[in-house]
Amino acid sequence: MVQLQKVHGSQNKFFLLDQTQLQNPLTKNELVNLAQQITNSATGLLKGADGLLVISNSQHSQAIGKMQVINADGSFASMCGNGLRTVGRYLAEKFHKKSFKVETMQSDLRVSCQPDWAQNVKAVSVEISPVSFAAADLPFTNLGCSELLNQAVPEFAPKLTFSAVAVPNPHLISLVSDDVLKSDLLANLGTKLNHKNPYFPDGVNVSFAQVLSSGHLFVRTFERGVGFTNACGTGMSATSLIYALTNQSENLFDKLLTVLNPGGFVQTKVHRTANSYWIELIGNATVTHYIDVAESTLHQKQPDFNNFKITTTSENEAYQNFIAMNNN
Ligand SMILES: N[C@H](CCC[C@H](N)C(=O)O)C(=O)O
Repeated sequence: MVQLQKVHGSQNKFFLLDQTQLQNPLTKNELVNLAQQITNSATGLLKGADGLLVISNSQHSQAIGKMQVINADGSFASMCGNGLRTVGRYLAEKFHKKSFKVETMQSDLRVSCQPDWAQNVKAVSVEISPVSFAAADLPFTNLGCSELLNQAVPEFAPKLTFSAVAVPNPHLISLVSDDVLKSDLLANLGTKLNHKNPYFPDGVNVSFAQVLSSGHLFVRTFERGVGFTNACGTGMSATSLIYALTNQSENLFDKLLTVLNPGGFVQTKVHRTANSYWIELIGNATVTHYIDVAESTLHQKQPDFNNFKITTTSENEAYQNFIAMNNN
């Protein structure tokens, strides 16, 4: 038997599979197929999820494990902030460690368990990096610039300004008013830039953010490979960086920021390095279900989800209560 988990960070939901449990680890194609099937909101498991997080052994001496991120549509992503918190909690419990590094597609990232946010609400801090504004690192093209920081892009929306940053997955960000946030502009732009388009050949996560007060943001993200999610960890981290960069007078670097999202909230800290930045993302790492299944079922083209034995935890209830009490 193999045990999967259903997890969430700010209610950005994932299935988590530790491949080291398997006699025969799933191939890349089998992982893509499993991700597409299990996350389907209609025909998948437990009403689906936003993606599949795959854990395997790392060959890097300083990392205690490796995380791969597969979006609901089967596309691989180089990073997942909410997901890394849940992977960090899983590895902390597996190896009885509090702080360590996890190998991701581009770098080994620091993870450290934090004091619980409330009873049954575990919290983890993760490093979001590397950060790049270079067009080639998103990639983006046809915008008449090699970096996009707080500039008008009429082709996207007439009156807004946009920033593009890779952390290292690609993000397009605009700080907007309340009514723009409530309009269908984000859905339209997110959909357009994640289908064949002249600007983002690999697609892009699109976030609209509203500054609620100094150090307090609300961020909504249309995610590449998924669509709207309750929260996007790299999106909230990238938005915190843009907020700090475009409001230098407020000295927001190294300060604890609060970022609200439709699924709750996280905290971020934007750090400067010699020639770049990195962002600390702190938030819940919640296990909603333990799922026991025979290994052979995971290799099937059409896994029968009735063969997955579900154990529901009390953590989601604890999280919902926590958010209700702290809806600042
Ligand atoms: N959809 C993203 C990957 C998941 C990132 C998000 N769920 C997060 O928490 O950072 C992409 O294709 O780049």
